Amino acid sequence: MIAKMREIEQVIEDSSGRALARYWPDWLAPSACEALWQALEALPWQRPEVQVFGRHHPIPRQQCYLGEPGCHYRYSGTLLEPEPLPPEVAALMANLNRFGGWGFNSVLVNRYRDGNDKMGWHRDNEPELGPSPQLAILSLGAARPLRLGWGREDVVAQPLGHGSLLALEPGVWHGLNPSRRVQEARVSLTFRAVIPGFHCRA
Ligand SMILES: O=C(O)CCC(=O)C(=O)O
Ligand SMILES: [Fe+2]
Repeated sequence: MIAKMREIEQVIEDSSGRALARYWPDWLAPSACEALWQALEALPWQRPEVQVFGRHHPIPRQQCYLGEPGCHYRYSGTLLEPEPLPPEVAALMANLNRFGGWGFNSVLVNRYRDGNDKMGWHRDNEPELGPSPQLAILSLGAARPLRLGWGREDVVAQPLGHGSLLALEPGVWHGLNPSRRVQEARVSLTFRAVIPGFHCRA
């Protein structure tokens, strides 16, 4: 049953037919989603400050960076030291790597408390991700549309449902707009393959 659900793959394309991402709507079984949600509740959630137009603001969501030792990640001017991977997340990462042939060793977990929380338009192209960054997003909770595009002019909004998996094409732009109607939380686990020791020794 689960294996069959996982096979359903959709390619998300922009209007010119260029691939943006691959999407599996029901990648993780509901019982596994529930167990993962419970495990993530205990994370030390943070709202670090970032500088926007010269002023410091806490990020408009909560986050926690998890990973193997030495997989530090620099993002918006802050060096994130990985928290140890809880067993549930380590097992999920191993399953993902088997499933997609990826080399994920870290994950930025984002928690959007309600529809006011958001993420700006960006692409994950930090040097510690290498020349062709791999990124896959596992979504839990409220379904929110992720906006995807190779530029601002041609943007596709892909709803990311509970238990879904989205593998981004390397270098694609994306962001999550606020949606006032959403009252429930959404958690996204954005798996990354960081070059170990790029910023700090293991
Ligand atoms: O929450 C999402 O789906 C996107 C998160 C994201 O883009 C990131 O963590 O880099
Ligand atoms: Fe991202």
